[in-house]
Amino acid sequence: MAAIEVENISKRYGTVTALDRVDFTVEEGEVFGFLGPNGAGKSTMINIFLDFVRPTDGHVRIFGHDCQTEGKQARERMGVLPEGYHVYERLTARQHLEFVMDSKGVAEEPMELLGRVGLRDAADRQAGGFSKGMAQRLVLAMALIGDPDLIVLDEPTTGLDPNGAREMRNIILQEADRGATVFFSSHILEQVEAVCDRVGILHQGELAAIDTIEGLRESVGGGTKLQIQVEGVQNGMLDDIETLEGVEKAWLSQEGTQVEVTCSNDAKLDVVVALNDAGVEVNNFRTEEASLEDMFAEYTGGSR
Ligand SMILES: Nc1ncnc2c1ncn2[C@@H]1O[C@H](COP(=O)(O)OP(=O)(O)OP(=O)(O)O)[C@@H](O)[C@H]1O
Repeated sequence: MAAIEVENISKRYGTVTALDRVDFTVEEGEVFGFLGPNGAGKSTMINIFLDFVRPTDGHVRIFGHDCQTEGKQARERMGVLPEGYHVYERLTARQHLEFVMDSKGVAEEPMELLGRVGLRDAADRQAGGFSKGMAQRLVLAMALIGDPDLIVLDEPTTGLDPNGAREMRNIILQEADRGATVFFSSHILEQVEAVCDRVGILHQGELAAIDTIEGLRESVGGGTKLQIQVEGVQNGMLDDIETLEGVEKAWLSQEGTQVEVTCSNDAKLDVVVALNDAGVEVNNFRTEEASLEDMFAEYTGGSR
């Protein structure tokens, strides 16, 4: 069963269209990145998952439960780090976790969870004195309680230092390893690239693209560029290279000592093998990926 089915969702606030007929599915066990610049509509979508916001049109189902008509059942399957999270000033970190465990009816070891989010030393401090990053770590620990089938994280690395961002990535991967589906929004490309199986790019409320990172790269300007140091390239050989599946263009540079090829990722090895079979001596080769920054700019009209 799909973890998330978004079906033709639109949300209008007066004259502002926050989401415009957005349609996608996230399969069980996927790590899905929801990427888009400020104001693209990411939080609106997550708020619809939680039934904090009602869509103008369309449906979202979480493990088959409609988020609006069966909100309770849908929310029971989710652990969420929302955008507008808050902590209780008087309660300690440990008490926050105990409170959630009680209400979910699960018993876990608070110190283990606090250790996972890097808050072990602050377990018995009141959350009122926490920095923004500490509060965020605490809310993340609360989201992980009960091993939810779906973890939803709204901009999870905002407010975290580089260590915190790395820990967050590890937590996402650990959750995926135990079989959870992870859906997280971000405007930070590196974060998304490091952990996601698939990415949806939202731009001005519309889903501009949805694919693997590799697939997105390939759909913008040539994907991979191969640079191969060679000896003995004959006229005509490059025409043959261009006939290989997945190859866009091949040309010589560096006074005939380097072959450059734009091609799909899958075709890289075929190119090197074909040159070798043609009697060309391949001394070295390296690949250059289409940059993610370029990709993001292409889909979002340059806005970041
Ligand atoms: N309650 C509301 N009333 C009116 N407009 C709203 C409301 N909530 C969101 N919007 C508008 O909907 C659009 C999408 O906002 P949303 O917060 O979903 O974007 P986002 O992608 O999460 O942005 P950010 O990365 O800045 O958090 C924006 O134009 C925003 O101004």
